[in-house]
Amino acid sequence: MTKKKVLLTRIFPKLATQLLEDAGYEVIAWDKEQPMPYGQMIEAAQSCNALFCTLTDKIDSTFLNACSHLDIITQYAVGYDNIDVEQATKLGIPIGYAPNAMTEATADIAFGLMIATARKMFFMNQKIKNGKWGYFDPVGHLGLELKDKTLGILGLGRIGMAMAQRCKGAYNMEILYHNRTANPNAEDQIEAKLVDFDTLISQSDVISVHCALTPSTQGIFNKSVFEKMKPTSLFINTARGGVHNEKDLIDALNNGNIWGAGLDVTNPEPMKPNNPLLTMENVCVLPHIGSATITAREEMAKMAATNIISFYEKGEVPFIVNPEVL
Ligand SMILES: NC(=O)C1=CN([C@@H]2O[C@H](COP(=O)(O)OP(=O)(O)OC[C@H]3O[C@@H](n4cnc5c(N)ncnc54)[C@H](OP(=O)(O)O)[C@@H]3O)[C@@H](O)[C@H]2O)C=CC1
Ligand SMILES: O=CC(=O)O
Repeated sequence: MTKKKVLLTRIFPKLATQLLEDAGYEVIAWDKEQPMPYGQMIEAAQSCNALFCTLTDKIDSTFLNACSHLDIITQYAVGYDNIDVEQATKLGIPIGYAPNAMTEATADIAFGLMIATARKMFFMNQKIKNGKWGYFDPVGHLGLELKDKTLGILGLGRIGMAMAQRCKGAYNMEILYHNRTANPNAEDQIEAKLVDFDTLISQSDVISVHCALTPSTQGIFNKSVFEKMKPTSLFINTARGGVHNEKDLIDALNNGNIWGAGLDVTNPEPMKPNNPLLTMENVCVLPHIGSATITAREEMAKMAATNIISFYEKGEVPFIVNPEVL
């Protein structure tokens, strides 16, 4: 019997290839550090049965129509805003993903960025590297304290909850959140309060973004929103760069509408090295490393590979975005 072929679009953890090969699949893997070019991805997918991809791959309707023969697509990530799920569903292609594998890892980055921004850590480190560490300054380098402050979460799901738990436990923060549906578990466990979006942005000392990027969250943090935030507030985004408008964020920081920003995600990615955010005192930027721990990446590989194996062996996709296709 001929082996089913799986196209891997990036260099993924070896565990993914190992699991697939052990289960009898042939793996066709892109072996360069940069993402596989779109045209080459379509071409290579023609001779494959399944696709193992990630957030840097544009799986839009053109791709899907050109690759409608694919039996399954599995995403090595929890966010899947790079995939046109509606079109995949129309074509009957199941979309697997990897929820929860990186919840703790990403919450650590959000929590770390919050503290780093409050204390200008990245900028201060850069000062040392630039030979600008003068004497101990009795009145300079002042940051903010976080104890007893109010945390506002946009998107209190898996990662938002893990961030809220850290902030509650470490700093006794009051937790406000805005979701489309209530999260009773968070209300019980950490006394989180569901509020409308305007209350969230105007009453929080720290806003942390943890919702998916969708048409309704695209650019939601814009000029008028930053203007309603506290001048002493921090804006933390570890979700997707498209949720904030970068020019409006820069203006808000320059105008003093908000105090600082910590970003693990930008728009576009990668951020250009001459981006003004990189030289601002109260800004900390990381290159989308939320899920970058050994544990999280191995688990993501395992979940994404299991989606394919389980689909062919049992007709089930354990972690699926569009279950209606099965
Ligand atoms: N920086 C990184 O490396 C990583 C980034 N991410 C990003 O984090 C996101 C969240 O992941 P995860 O916590 O696992 O996802 P979840 O689905 O568990 O949580 C997302 C939450 O957002 C809420 N939400 C969705 N749409 C809206 C909206 N329009 N307004 C308000 N709330 C909304 C949802 O609640 P409701 O449906 O009730 O509105 C839900 O509670 C991912 O989609 C991904 O983009 C994830 C992993 C790593
Ligand atoms: O950004 C990472 C993800 O898993 O989504």
